[in-house]
Amino acid sequence: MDGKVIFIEGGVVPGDVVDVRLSKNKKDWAEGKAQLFHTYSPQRVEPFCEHFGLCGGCKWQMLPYEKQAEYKQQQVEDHLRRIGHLEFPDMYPILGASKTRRYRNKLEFTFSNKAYLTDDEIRAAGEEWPKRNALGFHIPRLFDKVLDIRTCHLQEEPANLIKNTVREWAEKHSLSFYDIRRQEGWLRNLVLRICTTGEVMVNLVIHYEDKAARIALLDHLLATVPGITTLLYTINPKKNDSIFDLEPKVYAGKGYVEEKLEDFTFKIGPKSFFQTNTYQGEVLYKVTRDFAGLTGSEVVYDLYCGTGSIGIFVSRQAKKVIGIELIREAIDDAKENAAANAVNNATFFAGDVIDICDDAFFAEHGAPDVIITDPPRAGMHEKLTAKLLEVAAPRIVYVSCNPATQARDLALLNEKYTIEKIQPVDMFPHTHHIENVVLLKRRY
Ligand SMILES: C[S@@+](CC[C@H](N)C(=O)[O-])C[C@H]1O[C@@H](n2cnc3c(N)ncnc32)[C@H](O)[C@@H]1O
Repeated sequence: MDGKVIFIEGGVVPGDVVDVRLSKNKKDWAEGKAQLFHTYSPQRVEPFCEHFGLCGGCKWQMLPYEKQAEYKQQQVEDHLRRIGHLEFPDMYPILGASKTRRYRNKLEFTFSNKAYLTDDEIRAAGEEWPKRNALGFHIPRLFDKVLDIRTCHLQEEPANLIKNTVREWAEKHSLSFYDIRRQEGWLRNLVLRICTTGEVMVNLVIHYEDKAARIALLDHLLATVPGITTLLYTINPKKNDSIFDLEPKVYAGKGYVEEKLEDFTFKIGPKSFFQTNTYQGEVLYKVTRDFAGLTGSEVVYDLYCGTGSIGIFVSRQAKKVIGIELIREAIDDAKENAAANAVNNATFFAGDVIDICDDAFFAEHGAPDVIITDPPRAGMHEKLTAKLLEVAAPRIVYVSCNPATQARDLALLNEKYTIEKIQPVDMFPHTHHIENVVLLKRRY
């Protein structure tokens, strides 16, 4: 097994001695699940959350934060070497989070009439199939089971107060929690946005309209929890949980919240995308702007621009910014955000980057001096990588939430580009997720 990478599920940390059942065993890597721990690593620390082990969030909390950061840094380096087979300069040390708990501005809780119960809880209930309500998070890989969350450490208060107030009211008044398998029940989701500006948005998603019950619950919430600046509800009669094709209705407040990155203000509605960790989002964008090396005369393309936040963030240092994004609503938000921040040199286009980025588009908007690309986890489509090689901008800043696909794409771009700088940023403490920013310079 020397030198072979094994991906192990089941909360294993370096230094643990554990039996692993392999589910895949390839030449260079294997995959498996922890079976029996013989000894625990001395690196382990006491988890801070009562839901640790069952909840899918904060899975790395048994490691000290400095160790988590070290492993993330190592992971980026491994991917660049093993997947990309790349040569690169020393990476900058990972930018760890100053706030390692309560760092998310958005959380979505799910109502379910099927709480996930441990064996002990089932035994204690004394019934064969005990049924309980839950308001919490889905158990990984069990689509119809939800872990009832009492206290979550991912978001600032009043997150727990709001969740527990809604739950207690619902139980007291026998309101029905959704049954995911049967697709029945009234209460479906509770989506919270708590911003660094202090604004709080709550969106209660229900299966169908029950005006009296809805008003009673929402009024109770407003009366019990101070500081809710916007309260909405959304009726979702569909099978899936997505609200993107639905119309949230404003019950109280202005219908959106505002978040700040440096002195830029972003309007966030119930359907808007925004970086979930505002604190580290700002750090990430500063690195991106710094790597772009702008002097005020550059044409910058912001590919996969979402609601335009990177483009807007770098706009004062650029001659002009062109943002491209698949989701039309995100582009509408980008335009609105640019206008609200008096950014007049940014233009945004809705569509697939592969379709939009053709020769005519670049001819019309100008040859890029810098391309910033921030694709989803799957990375860039091969066609786009090929196009970027053809367009050959002097600099590319590649922002990635998945260093494995980033390494694959960098290997392709390596045909014309050299890696100049690498900066990992930790956006999600206590998880395996890692964001990585790479500056590429054209060789010729
Ligand atoms: C990682 S997010 C980046 C968002 C943005 N840069 C930010 O910092 O908020 C990736 C974005 O790519 C968009 N996207 C995915 N596939 C796309 C495609 N083929 N063409 C254009 N945009 C796409 C997604 O909708 C999403 O907004």
